[in-house]
Amino acid sequence: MATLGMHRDFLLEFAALEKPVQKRVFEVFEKFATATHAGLHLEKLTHQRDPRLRTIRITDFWRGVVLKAETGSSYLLLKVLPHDKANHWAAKHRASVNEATQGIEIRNDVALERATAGLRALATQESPCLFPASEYPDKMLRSLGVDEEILPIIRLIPDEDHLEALHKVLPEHQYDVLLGLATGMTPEAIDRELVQAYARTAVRTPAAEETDELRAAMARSRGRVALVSGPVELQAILERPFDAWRVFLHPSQYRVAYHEGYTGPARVTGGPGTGKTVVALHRAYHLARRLPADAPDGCVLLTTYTKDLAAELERCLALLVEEVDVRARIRVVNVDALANEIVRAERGGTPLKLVVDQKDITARWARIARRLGIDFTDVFLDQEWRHVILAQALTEPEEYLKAPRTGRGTALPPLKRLQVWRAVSAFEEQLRHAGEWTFLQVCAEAARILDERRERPYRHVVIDEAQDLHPVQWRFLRTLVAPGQDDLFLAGDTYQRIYGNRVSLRSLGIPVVGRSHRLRINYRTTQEILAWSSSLLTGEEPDDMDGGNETLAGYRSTMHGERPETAGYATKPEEIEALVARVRDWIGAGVDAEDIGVAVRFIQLGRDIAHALEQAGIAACILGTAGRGGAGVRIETMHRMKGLEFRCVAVAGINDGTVPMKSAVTAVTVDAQQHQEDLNSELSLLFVACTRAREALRVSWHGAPSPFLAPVTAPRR
Ligand SMILES: Nc1ncnc2c1ncn2[C@@H]1O[C@H](COP(=O)(O)OP(=O)(O)OP(=O)(O)O)[C@@H](O)[C@H]1O
Repeated sequence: MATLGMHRDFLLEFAALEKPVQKRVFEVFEKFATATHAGLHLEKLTHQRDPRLRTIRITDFWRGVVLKAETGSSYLLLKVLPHDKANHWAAKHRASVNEATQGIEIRNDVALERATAGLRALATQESPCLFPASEYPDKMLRSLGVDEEILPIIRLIPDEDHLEALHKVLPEHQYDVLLGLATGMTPEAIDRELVQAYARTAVRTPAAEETDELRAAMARSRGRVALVSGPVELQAILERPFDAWRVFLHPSQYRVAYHEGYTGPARVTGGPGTGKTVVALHRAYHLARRLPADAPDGCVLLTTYTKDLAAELERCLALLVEEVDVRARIRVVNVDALANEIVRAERGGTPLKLVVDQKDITARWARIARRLGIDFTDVFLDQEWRHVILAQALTEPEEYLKAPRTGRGTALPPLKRLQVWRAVSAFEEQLRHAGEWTFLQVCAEAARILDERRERPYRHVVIDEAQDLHPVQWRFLRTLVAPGQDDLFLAGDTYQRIYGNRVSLRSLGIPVVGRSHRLRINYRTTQEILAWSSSLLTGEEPDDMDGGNETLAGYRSTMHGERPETAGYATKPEEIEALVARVRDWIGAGVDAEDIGVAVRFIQLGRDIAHALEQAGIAACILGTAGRGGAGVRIETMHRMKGLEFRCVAVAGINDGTVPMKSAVTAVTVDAQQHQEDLNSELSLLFVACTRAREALRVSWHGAPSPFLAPVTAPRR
């Protein structure tokens, strides 16, 4: 039986082909998978670096490039290109097996020779060297998989820009290693995440097939090569070429998602677009698939912060999980909705009266403070209630008097605390009297109910966007599953915390130390957008929800593109007019309107932009109102951008006075620490919006720019 491997690049090129050509590709390669390859016409080239690289006719115009094993019957689909380009590509490239990972590597021999000659010509005795032998000895580099041929070249690289220029020229793994070192990863971290990860995630091959060198190397190339078992699987992959995440998990993602069993709560962290959600989806799938056949439906919970995010998880899960019985075992619902369901059921099904409007809540606090004649602001009281009293589940004034107030900036002597307690009692009493609830109270009640019943309704709980959850929600999640192996799995990034909920997981009975993994490769955004957006955060030091500090070191993207555009205008109409012109350019360049996102801090600006786009004959929809499936350019508030991504993103109205939004930031006189926290949340919000862009990002303002833009608008020296 022949083995067919598909390289990730092949799938990406396939995605861009027209439908009839795609159909031909399937017809041609379907035969590979069904073993009788004798009838396939693989063409050899006359002058080529690697005689194992062949081309295959797809149509008159298109050719596939295939690596054919010298022994055994394995094939690797590498490229699909126009005829001449395919020949050129096949002539210049060479495949080899990496010494460290034992995985397959493809290198452009001709370009490597040219680049080496160029670097040699540049180098002088005094030239700087990014990888001096004194710091990066040959032995260390070899152990990470840098080979003899590449070692002399890298001693010639003067700086990161030159390294990046070699991105498509160096073998992929070796480039990853060098970039990791250049961006501050330690050799040990690289060994763990880039070398050992491959070994641990290799697809096991039957011993007999180990004699087939290519097959064995393909099996050790997870994340770059997918092994295809037959035509049905081939079709399943080719049907959804844009969803490469279903098939090509990077080893660092795979080893986390398909880990055999964590002894307790586990966590995956990483910057934006590193595939945390993808890992959460695969983990849920893995856990559900592993359950015994008689496991009840819905016993694996996949949950997240908002309803919109849950809907997106549901959509992706449908793409990933084909087995009906496995899919049935996974329930997807957001945390608040689940808590609501439990409390409602307990109360005989009567819907709960929810108080959801923050303005309404603040007004209630203001009235209570006035009535009691106490000198606290409405915002202070509300925050004290949520961040201290609910967060620590304090039910008696004595507890509150002794409670730590970590994260709060104003000291509160006992007398003042008692005043706060009186206000809180009055606030809660008012709600109780009116039969009303806030979301957090519903979660607290749901946790109480489950605790009392000693019922643990789920076998495994997988949580996405973990950074935004409040301690009350964590306590509720903790009650959903019995502590033990694979109880909770969390995915989140503290740099994207937009709801200001700080937690210490350990204190909530969710210790993840020793079971926490960080992802570093960004699959969504170009390196230019990632670096630009990260520079907005300079100076900010988010916590890692577990006492340590997160770091952006080593985050990088595999893609390159234009530097983000910034543009300031005197007035709002001018800003909108220029934005409409840019959207028109994007559409003119072939981007679908639905692949363009516009993020705003206030929806009113979004409405104005939608109106202007429509006036210009460009369809637009405001997602919050139209649902996520509406047609045209997608416009949304920055909060609702979380979980979405677009080819092109315009972030508009980033003016001084609007971002950060005054009303969302506690006055420094009320609480200095809370003030800083709120500023961090607002900055994270801007970061989240910017990192939704896959290829192009444009950030604009009218009047003075937001102070958050200072790192990117300051005149360059
Ligand atoms: N191994 C992979 N191969 C191809 N694409 C991938 C891979 N992993 C993730 N992606 C893609 O990268 C994008 C970002 O993934 P995902 O949303 O899971 O990242 P995230 O870390 O949760 O992002 P964020 O924190 O910014 O919301 C998605 O388009 C996803 O399909």
